[in-house]
Amino acid sequence: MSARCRNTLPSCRLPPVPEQQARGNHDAVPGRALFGARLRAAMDARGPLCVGIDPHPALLAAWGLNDDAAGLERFSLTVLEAVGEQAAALKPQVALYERHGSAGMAVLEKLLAACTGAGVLSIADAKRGDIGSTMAAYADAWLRNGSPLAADSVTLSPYLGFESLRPALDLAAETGRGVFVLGLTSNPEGASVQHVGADRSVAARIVDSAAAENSAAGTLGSTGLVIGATVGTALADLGINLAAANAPILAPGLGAQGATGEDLRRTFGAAYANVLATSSRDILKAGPDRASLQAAAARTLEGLPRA
Ligand SMILES: O=C(O)c1cc(=O)[nH]c(=O)n1[C@@H]1O[C@H](COP(=O)(O)O)[C@@H](O)[C@H]1O
Repeated sequence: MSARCRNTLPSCRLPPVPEQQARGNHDAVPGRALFGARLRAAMDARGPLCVGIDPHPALLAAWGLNDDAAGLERFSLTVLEAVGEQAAALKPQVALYERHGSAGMAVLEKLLAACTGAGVLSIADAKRGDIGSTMAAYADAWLRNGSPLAADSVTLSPYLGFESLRPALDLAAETGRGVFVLGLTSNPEGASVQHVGADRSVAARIVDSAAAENSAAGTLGSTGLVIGATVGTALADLGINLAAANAPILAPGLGAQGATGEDLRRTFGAAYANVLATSSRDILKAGPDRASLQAAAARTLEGLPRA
């Protein structure tokens, strides 16, 4: 594969990323297509699978790696090297890098640069959300050309109000990147906030706001939504027409949280064509052997019904 990484560990066969790429300048590509169009093309070419890179301490141990930055780097780059050509996107879970402090964040920078080098879209799962002026700094970190942490897209939390995300929405539009805004999350506690609302639920309002952002987009907008694969009948119960949002839908919950490909089809109905199914632990537990990781990703992909 054409992937590039800066890993110097013996198991990584990827060539080094030039220093300029590692700093993030790799992403300043003039005339690059918008994120929604790039994701659509990737899903059409590879299928709708996103592999989550969640280097939990227990997984590091199971892979025979230390719970430190070197272990994190080996884990991350092994996943990229194994499934970087199978997946439409890779989604590193930022919390699991952050818990290693600056050394962990440096590994995340390398991974994001290596994803770009390998030609696979990245989704930084940071779930950021703050008041507008602080949000501008988060946007700068994840979505600005030349930022060391620039990713193709980032997950955002809208619970300070959808409009508080404006700096990120605007910067993503400017730099051809994307966002995934939490709508209906996969965890059971989410309903206590997301299902409430006198005439229209919080989740439905978030979907309406994303739809407005995507109204002028062509095939697929760049303001995505996170809707868990585990939400059952919540979309219908809350009167949400997800297909009308023209949004990429990041759907976590496959495998480790119990959802199946058939659940996805049933849950998303007419919006299923826009669903990017994401699975982390269920695939990662097959490592560190690359062929086993590839087989697990292929099995997951085969379990996803055709749109
Ligand atoms: O934004 C996410 O990706 C996300 C949203 C959500 O509603 N539920 C959810 O599980 N996630 C993330 O998706 C990943 C799920 O991991 P697995 O359960 O191991 O597949 C974790 O990184 C979660 O933080």
